[in-house]
Amino acid sequence: MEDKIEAFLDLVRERNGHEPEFLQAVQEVAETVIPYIAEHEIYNGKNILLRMVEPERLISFRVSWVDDSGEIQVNRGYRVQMNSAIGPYKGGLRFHPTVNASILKFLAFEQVFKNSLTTLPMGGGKGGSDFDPKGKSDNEIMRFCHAFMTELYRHIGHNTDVPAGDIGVGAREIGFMFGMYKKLNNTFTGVLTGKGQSWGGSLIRPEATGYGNVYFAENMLKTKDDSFNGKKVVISGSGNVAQFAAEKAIELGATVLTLSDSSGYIYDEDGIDTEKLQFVMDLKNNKRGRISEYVDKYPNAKYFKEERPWSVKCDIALPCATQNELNGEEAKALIDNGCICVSEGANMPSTPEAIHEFHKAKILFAPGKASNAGGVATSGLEMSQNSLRLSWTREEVDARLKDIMEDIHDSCVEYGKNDDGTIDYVRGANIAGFVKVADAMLAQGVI
Ligand SMILES: NC(=O)C1=CN([C@@H]2O[C@H](COP(=O)(O)OP(=O)(O)OC[C@H]3O[C@@H](n4cnc5c(N)ncnc54)[C@H](OP(=O)(O)O)[C@@H]3O)[C@@H](O)[C@H]2O)C=CC1
Ligand SMILES: O=C(O)CCC(=O)C(=O)O
Repeated sequence: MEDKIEAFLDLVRERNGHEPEFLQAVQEVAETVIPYIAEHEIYNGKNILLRMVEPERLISFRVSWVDDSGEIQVNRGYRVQMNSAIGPYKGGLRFHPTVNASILKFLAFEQVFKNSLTTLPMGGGKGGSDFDPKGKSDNEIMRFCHAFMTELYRHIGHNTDVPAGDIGVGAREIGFMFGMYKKLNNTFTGVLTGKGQSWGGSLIRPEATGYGNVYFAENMLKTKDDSFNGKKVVISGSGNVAQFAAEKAIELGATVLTLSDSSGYIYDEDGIDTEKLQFVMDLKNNKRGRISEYVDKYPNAKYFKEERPWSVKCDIALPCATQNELNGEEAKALIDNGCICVSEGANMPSTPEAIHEFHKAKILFAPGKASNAGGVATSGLEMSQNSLRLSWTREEVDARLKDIMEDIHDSCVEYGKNDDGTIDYVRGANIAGFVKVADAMLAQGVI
């Protein structure tokens, strides 16, 4: 079996050798799905996984815009349309200086499996730009978003490809892009999700990824007759996902000890309560400040510059910032400090070495493609509401989100149960996500 996996990975490396993040994501899937394919006659000899690692379309384009000082700036825009076997391409847009084809292909590949797991009819895609929103004025953000959409609009549509937010793209950016799409098409459709409430957005979509991650972790803890109540929780990031993961963990009786950004982390031994979290939300979402400012307001807390929070003693860890932000050594530190559950809010935040440590220690570990799927699932619910031209209540959307996270958990258990009764959520998520897409691809023939 190992030879088979290596032969497959050699082929993928030959074509994508300069794309480390993409290769990392493919390797994890190949190691769990190729043995499954070998045991299931219908998938044999069809090169299904080889087809799945090749984007159906990868669009790259110039984005020219004028900054506040009148200088012309040039960025690169992308959309990776990875797989449309089970529905229109669906996945976020990331604006960050590190964005390149490798990062977007890894994200789009993960999205295919994640969207399949949600049980909703959504294919996988991802896009974005190497544009850095930090330090830009609202007018610069608007001009960039408008310029970005003047090319992207011809490749997307409510039945073709429905982008949303990701790192650096929140409600403000979705608004600017939606405005330009509407102007260029002269149609008001649900072409983007994460929209504002008064113009087609869904209640709970802003909260959904963070809440969904906590719901997923709750389901994992339930298998051990345990819960969030009374637990110490360490969270990385302080953006959309981290904020709402913290909010839900606090609501369930946990003590949240840390939050971070790319400059460092804060540790509040007394716990980040609801009032302190409101301060962080205002700091990050309105003032666009740095997490270090937390200790100016709450001097009992400590700030650790250019460090990550994984050495803080906790029961539960929720990595909610970015890819490869938790390595093997940090995983060992978490385990040595008694951590019993790691649930990924970000996409691929744990390195392969970290995942190996979690599996070796047999602690509960959820891969992002399962545990952060609540965001895109609620985007799917936004698409349904747009098609029906109505809005569901907060309670209704939250109840659907909870059910979806429980279903995803159950699918992981179905495909990931080990002989000793423990659950390999990585294998479970990969195989459950694969089966639905592969069956659709088989039914549709070689296209
Ligand atoms: N938004 C969503 O619905 C979904 C998001 N995700 C994933 O969740 C993660 C967070 O996304 P989201 O909260 O939306 O993004 P935001 O832009 O709202 O927040 C990102 C957070 O991560 C930090 N961060 C970004 N890059 C780095 C880095 N290189 N090192 C350390 N910290 C970093 C940011 O700090 P700083 O401000 O300093 O950059 C910020 O605190 C991403 O992996 C995303 O793909 C997954 C599913 C859905
Ligand atoms: O809501 C969406 O469509 C995208 C969410 C996303 O980008 C993700 O799940 O990583």
